Amino acid sequence: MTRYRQPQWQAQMKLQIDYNNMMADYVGPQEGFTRQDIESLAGQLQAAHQRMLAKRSAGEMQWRDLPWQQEAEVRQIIKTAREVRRRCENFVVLGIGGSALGPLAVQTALNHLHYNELPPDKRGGPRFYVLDNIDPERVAALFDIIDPAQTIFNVISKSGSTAETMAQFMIVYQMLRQKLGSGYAAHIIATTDAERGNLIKIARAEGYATFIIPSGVGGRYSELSPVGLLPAAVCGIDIEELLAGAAYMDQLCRTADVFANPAYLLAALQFLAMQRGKNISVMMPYAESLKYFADWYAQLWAESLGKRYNLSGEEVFTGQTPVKALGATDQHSQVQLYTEGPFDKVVTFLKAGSFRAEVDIPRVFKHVSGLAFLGGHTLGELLTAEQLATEYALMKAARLSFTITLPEINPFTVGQLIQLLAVKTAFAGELLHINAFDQPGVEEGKNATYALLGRPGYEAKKEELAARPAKNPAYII
Ligand SMILES: O=P(O)(O)OC[C@H]1O[C@H](O)[C@H](O)[C@@H](O)[C@@H]1O
Repeated sequence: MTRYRQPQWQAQMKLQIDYNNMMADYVGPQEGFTRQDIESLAGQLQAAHQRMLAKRSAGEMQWRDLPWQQEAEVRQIIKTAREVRRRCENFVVLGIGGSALGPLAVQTALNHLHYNELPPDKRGGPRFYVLDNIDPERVAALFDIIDPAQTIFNVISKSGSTAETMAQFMIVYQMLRQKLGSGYAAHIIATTDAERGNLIKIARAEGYATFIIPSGVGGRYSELSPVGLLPAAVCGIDIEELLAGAAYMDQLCRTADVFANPAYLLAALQFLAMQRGKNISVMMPYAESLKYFADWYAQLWAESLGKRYNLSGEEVFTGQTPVKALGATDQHSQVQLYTEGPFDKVVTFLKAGSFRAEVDIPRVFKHVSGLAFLGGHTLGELLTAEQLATEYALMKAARLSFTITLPEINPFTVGQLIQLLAVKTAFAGELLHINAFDQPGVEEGKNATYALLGRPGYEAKKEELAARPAKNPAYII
């Protein structure tokens, strides 16, 4: 019986959402909201809730059901992961955006922060790398330190055609064939759509081990699909607890009552804040292990809500700019702006209720008044105090913030965080009346890239690029 099946433990592990610093009677009437402000959205909230239910029953939000819908897949993932852990020294994800940020965030949250540097017997599994860019120095640097014969590459692409990921794959494919000969296919695992794109066709023809991303699961909502579950399992993470946490949170996010639904409440307050010109959303984890959740959330929030047109075809230019920050580090780089700059931000703190390691601050330099007060405390106490102090400084400056507390950082609470932020984002999209699941704004850049590289069929785009205004050298110093 694992911990997550015990209701009392689940309740103890429930994420806590503190939204005092969004409310007028705490952060002040100038910037804060009232319960009435939230209640004034009742009609919109109910309509958005109904649309969420309709989308879910129409199978347009399969990502919400991932915690429940994958018994056979999870068993296969665990089986494959067990074999991968036995067979290889390195596990490399080739992917970008939603095909990379989730695996990176979960690995960083739930494994040792120097996991790759641990001795094999302590690491328990292969070294883990996520190659989510095509910078030649970075790719070459990785190949300098891994032995292909001891490496398994998990090429992940929802579309099966993303240029960056497929370019990496072509390089790996050739390298493995040259170095390993006929056994190369066993070093490639494909994770992709069942029909769309080139990767599934190649994987089927080549006979790679393949995992399918359900058609109704978009890239930035895919962490609880094989996209995130296989890398996590390969690195020894309990993916059943991860899914259990997501399921637990999803149940909490089913009620229409905004004051009882954590995702709806976060979305409603962000929506009200956007209406008041808060067009920046800062994600500031006060735990190094949650650092990459700021990156994962940046894509989820930016790509889902940043839309030119709403569902009625009106030009709306919606969205909030995500900013990645880290406590305590960015108290020393960004908090000055947050307390004295424009009133255009909402800060979301991610707080650890407890840490998996602790470091005592020794009682030395007792005669130095500016240091002696630190002695006898722990770094966890100091970091916790700094989060509270930063939250307080923002409140005193009438700046808006939420604090989401994970009682412990474990698979169950991380699973809750993933589902909470995904449902929040989808619901915010409904309130904004936009499509939170497409990304039309990335197509122009993709097409220009294809044209510049001479892809057949993009000649007109190439001519358009050639006809673009010449740069004025006077504007280059
Ligand atoms: O998983 P893939 O299909 O390779 O896509 C990887 C990423 O690139 C696309 O351009 C989208 O903007 C992202 O939403 C997606 O996560």
